[in-house]
Amino acid sequence: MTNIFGTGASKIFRDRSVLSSRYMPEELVGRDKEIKELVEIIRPVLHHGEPANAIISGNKGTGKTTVVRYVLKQLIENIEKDDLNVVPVFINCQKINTTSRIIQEILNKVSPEAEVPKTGLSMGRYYRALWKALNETHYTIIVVFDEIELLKNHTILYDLSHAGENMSIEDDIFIGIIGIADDLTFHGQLEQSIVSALQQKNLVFRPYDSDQITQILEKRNTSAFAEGVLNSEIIKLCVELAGEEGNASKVVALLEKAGNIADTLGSGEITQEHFRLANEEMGDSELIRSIEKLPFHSKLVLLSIVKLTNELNDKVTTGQIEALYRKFCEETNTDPLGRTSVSRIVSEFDMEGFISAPVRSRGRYGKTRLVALKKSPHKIVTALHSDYRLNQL
Ligand SMILES: Nc1ncnc2c1ncn2[C@@H]1O[C@H](COP(=O)(O)OP(=O)(O)OP(=O)(O)O)[C@@H](O)[C@H]1O
Repeated sequence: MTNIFGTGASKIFRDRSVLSSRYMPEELVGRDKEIKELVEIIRPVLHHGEPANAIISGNKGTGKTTVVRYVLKQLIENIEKDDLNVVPVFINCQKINTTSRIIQEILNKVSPEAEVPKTGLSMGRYYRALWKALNETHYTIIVVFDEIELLKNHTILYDLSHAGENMSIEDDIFIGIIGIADDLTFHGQLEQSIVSALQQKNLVFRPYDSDQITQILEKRNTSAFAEGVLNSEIIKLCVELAGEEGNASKVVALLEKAGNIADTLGSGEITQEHFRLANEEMGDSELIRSIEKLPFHSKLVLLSIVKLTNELNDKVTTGQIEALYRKFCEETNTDPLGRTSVSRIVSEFDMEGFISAPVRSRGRYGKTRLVALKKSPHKIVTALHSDYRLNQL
């Protein structure tokens, strides 16, 4: 009987793990300066000193997490070689974002045998357990908060950075804090007391330019794909299709998708057509994800735009949109938002690229937007109908 996976051999892939988001490249493209800055922040711990704190911010896919992991990996080599009393702790705030869970995570690394109940203790007791473990082990810790904007309560940043001053931990034990944020304004949103406690260095990662994106892809090419599968011309196309925002994750994901399509079709190489298909698939799933995440009122406004442009086969005005939106609110027993909020939602859709909505003057009748859809109405409606509340409309 033939095996349902086929022969298992691929004409396309040599090593798919190279395209996974967890893959750590041996060399990082275009981030020498940022790596150096981060090394300087951490370096004091090599000689029993106090590390600085840092907030790293930058758009998605600019290598923030990768750079931090890269530097920590090398730090761990030093810790092992020189038997240093230093422990890095990496916390993904998407998964762990409450103070008690964060303290437990640090405790797990510092003193795995300490038995601390997962729930039921007061915050003070969680903290005391942590200070005790640090005083006993004499570990200096470097706590990385990835996606720090998802942290439920910022006071942990204050408490960790003040532990030495309020004498909870001995004066030769240090706690370094590194926050990673997609939101470029995150450090500006921290309360003044926390900024004063952290005295952090703010590092901003710029988007990659198209040469850097090309280099990132070329380095993956040789290890991920069999020889001759992907040529430089096609890499150029990948950069043109997805490289504009300087987001390395997006281009690596597109490369993997195109490879999958070529593999499934039994092709011996990745072609322009495979990239076109991969790009279409990626665009669709991004669009669907962002529509599904919209607040309910925004969904109603978007549905109004789609229905009107479809019925009238023309551009529609904000007034027409608002009238249909109000009707939908009535049908779903929802209190409608006011005119200004509806206009704000329409202009957000314009910024997101769902619609084009230039403002037009109507003389003495004021101004309106002339709204046209920029995405397939069919795909938008399908995404909207995944919300059962809109099914009846
Ligand atoms: N300088 C680089 N050289 C090689 N690969 C890189 C580089 N920067 C990023 N990458 C790759 O791009 C992908 C995204 O990187 P990373 O997750 O570090 O970005 P990020 O800025 O933390 O983004 P996000 O905010 O979405 O987590 C990873 O697959 C990573 O390996």
